[in-house]
Amino acid sequence: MAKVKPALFEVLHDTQVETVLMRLYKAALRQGWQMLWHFLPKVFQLLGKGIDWKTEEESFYKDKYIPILPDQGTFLYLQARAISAQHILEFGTSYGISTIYLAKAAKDNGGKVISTEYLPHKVQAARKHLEEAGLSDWVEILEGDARETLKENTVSFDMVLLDGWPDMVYTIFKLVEPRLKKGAIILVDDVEGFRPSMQDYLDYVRNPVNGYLSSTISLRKGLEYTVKT
Ligand SMILES: C[S@@+](CC[C@H](N)C(=O)[O-])C[C@H]1O[C@@H](n2cnc3c(N)ncnc32)[C@H](O)[C@@H]1O
Repeated sequence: MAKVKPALFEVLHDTQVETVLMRLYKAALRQGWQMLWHFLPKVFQLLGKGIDWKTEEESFYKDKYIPILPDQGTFLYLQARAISAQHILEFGTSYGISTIYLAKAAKDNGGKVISTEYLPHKVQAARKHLEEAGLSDWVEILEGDARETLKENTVSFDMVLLDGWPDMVYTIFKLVEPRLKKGAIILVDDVEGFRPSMQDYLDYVRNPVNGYLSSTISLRKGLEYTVKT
């Protein structure tokens, strides 16, 4: 993302939300050099078979935004509006950027988002950002490890964004699978960048006997788009 421009958020038609997104993306952009240095030695892996998450140091990411970018956010928002999603689940809130797009769609659809994050300082910041965007009423952030917090939740979902650590995508998916509505859309970011860690998930959703249709959309480093049939 070279520059943060208001035109990136035009589809949302909400200046309060746009102002917060602008500020958060600018803050994320300031981490660009650290991200670049981190990934530079892995550039061939990233462009080739992808990085195995096991080789990543989680501590590096504790203060990183690592957000979906505005074109992806726009896609999420439009998608949620297209299916009039009422119940949206997100794995991986971070500082709340993707959550803001989903919450705006939930507000416009008359629905609700459940998001999950285990780092308390990120939960606190995301709640503040959602409040500033005027979207708190449409989001509940479950604080703690999603592998635990989602066990207690009984909502059935129309749309799911799996954007937590790549090696947990399949585990979280299997946890919520019984609660996916027919026609539910499941989106997973970065499937090309972290393919070795998500191969289990991809193998499962791409096997039609399991009841899904799935394909990678070339949006950034691959967005896996899955529909429950
Ligand atoms: C890639 S970031 C999410 C970015 C966010 N969706 C956005 O676009 O702004 C992944 C986040 O998932 C969180 N996470 C990873 N594993 C988790 C788990 N088991 N339970 C809850 N949160 C988790 C991390 O702390 C991190 O903040």
